[in-house]
Amino acid sequence: MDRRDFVKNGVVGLAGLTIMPSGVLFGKNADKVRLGYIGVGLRGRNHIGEGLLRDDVEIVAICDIQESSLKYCREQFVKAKKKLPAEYTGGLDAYKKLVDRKDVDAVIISTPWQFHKDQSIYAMRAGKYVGCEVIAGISVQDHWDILKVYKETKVPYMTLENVCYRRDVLAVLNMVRQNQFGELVHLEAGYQHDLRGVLFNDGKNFNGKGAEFGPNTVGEAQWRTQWNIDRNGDIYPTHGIGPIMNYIDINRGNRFTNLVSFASKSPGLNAYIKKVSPGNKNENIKFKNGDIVTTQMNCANGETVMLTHDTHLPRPYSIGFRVQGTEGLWMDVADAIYIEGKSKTYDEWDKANVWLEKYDHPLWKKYEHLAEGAGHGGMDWFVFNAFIQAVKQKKQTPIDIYDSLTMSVITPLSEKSIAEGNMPQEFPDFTEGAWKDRKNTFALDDSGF
Ligand SMILES: NC(=O)c1ccc[n+]([C@@H]2O[C@H](COP(=O)([O-])OP(=O)(O)OC[C@H]3O[C@@H](n4cnc5c(N)ncnc54)[C@H](O)[C@@H]3O)[C@@H](O)[C@H]2O)c1
Repeated sequence: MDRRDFVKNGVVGLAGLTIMPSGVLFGKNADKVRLGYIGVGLRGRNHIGEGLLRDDVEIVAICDIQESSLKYCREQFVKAKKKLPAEYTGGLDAYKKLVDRKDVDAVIISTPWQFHKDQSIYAMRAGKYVGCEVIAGISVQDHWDILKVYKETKVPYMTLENVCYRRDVLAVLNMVRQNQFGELVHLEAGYQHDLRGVLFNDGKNFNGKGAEFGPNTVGEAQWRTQWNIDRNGDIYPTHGIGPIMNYIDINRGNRFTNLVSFASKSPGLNAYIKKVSPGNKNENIKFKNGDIVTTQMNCANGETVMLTHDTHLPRPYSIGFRVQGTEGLWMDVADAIYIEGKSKTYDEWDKANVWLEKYDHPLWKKYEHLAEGAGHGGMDWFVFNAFIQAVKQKKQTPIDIYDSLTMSVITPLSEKSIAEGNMPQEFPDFTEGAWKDRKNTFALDDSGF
C-alpha cells in the first residue's frame, strides 16, 4: 500500500465516538475533514501537499494576502487534478470569511507569527478545530488570551509541532518509556539552523543570494528578519522543547517552574550581509537578537533543561538533543548513545542507530511507507495525520492547548529574562494545577496519535 492508497482508506477504523464538549460543531464521526487554510506560503503549501494526497481531506478554501502564494497554491491543485478551492484575499481580515464558511470543519494556520493569535481565536469562536503552525502568541498575555477562549469554547487547538514525530525522537521516547536511560535528569535541545539564506534574499528567489529583507523580498525574509531586529530572546523554541516535553511529562505529571535566558552579542547577520553584498545599506543594522540565546529551565520533578536558539551563524542543521538519565544518554550531534552496562564498551559511545533501530517507535514501523516522501524526513505526514485523525474522531488533539501554549510562551519569558539582566522568570501554569493528574498519552496509540 503506498501513500495514495492509504489516504483513500484512512489510517485507522473510526473508533468509538468521543464526544467533545460543546462548541465543536459536528456530532458524529466524519469520513472527510473539510479544511480551510489560512496562509499558503511555503509552509502552508507543504500542508496543502499532504491534504491533496488524502481522500479523507477536502480542501474547500484557502486564504492568503499575496497573489504569488495563491498562484503557487493553485498550481498544486491543478497538478493533483483536484477541484480548485474557494479563495479569500484582499486584506488582513480576509481569513474571517473563510472561517465563517459552514463547510469548514478545521483550519490550518501557516501565517507569520504575529497573526496566529487573532486567527486562532476567531476560528475557535467559530467552532473550528485549529491546527496552527509554531508560535501561539507574541506576549505572555497573548497566551492567556488564547487559553481564555479555549476555556469558553473547548474547541481543540494544536500546535503543528512536527519534530515531536521525528523518527529518532520517537525512538528515544520509546527508550525513555522502557526506562533505558533510567530516571531522566537533564535534557538539551535547540533550534540550531543557519537561517541566513532564509532571512535575506535578492527579492526574486527563495534562498537567492542577497541582503534584502522586508516587503520587497520573498518568503520569510518578508517578516521573520524583523523579529531579529526587534526582539532579544529564544524566538523559535518549539522544535526543541516539544519533544523534551514528551520525554519528561510536562503538563502531565511535571511542569516547568522557571527559566533564565542569556543572549550573546550579535555580529552574525552583519557579517553575512557584508559577505554577500558588500556596501549594502543593511550591513550596519543593529540586530537586537543575540546570535546565540541560551535558556535554562527548572522542572517541578527536578530535571534541568537547556534550550539554544542559534540561527545567525554558519553551521550545519542540528537540534542538538541530549537526553540524560541515571543509566545513560543520547546526544544527537554526536550521533551517539551510551547506556551503562549495556553499551558495547565501557565508557565508549555506541552509534545511536544501533539503539534507534532496536527501539524504532511502533508508529513509525506501521506508517513508514506512508510518511515516505513527506516533508522533513516524513515527520510532516505524522503531524498532519495526527491533526486530521483528531478532527475526524472529534477527539482532543495529541498536542493540546496546554502543550501548545507552554512551548510557545518560552519566547516572551526568555525575552523578559534577558531584558531584566538575566533574571529568572516564573513559568505560567496554564493547566492551573491540572498538570498533576493529567496523563502522558503522546504517541501511545494510533487513533489520533
Ligand atoms: N514546522 C515547521 O517545520 C515549519 C517550517 C517552516 C515554517 N513554519 C512556520 O509556518 C508559518 C509560516 O511560515 P512560512 O515559511 O510558510 O512563511 P511564508 O512567508 O512563506 O508564508 C506566509 C504566508 O502567509 C501569508 N499571510 C501573511 N499575512 C496573512 C494574513 N493576515 N492572512 C492570510 N495570509 C497571510 C503570506 O502572504 C504568505 O503567503 C510560521 O509560523 C513558521 O514559523 C514551520
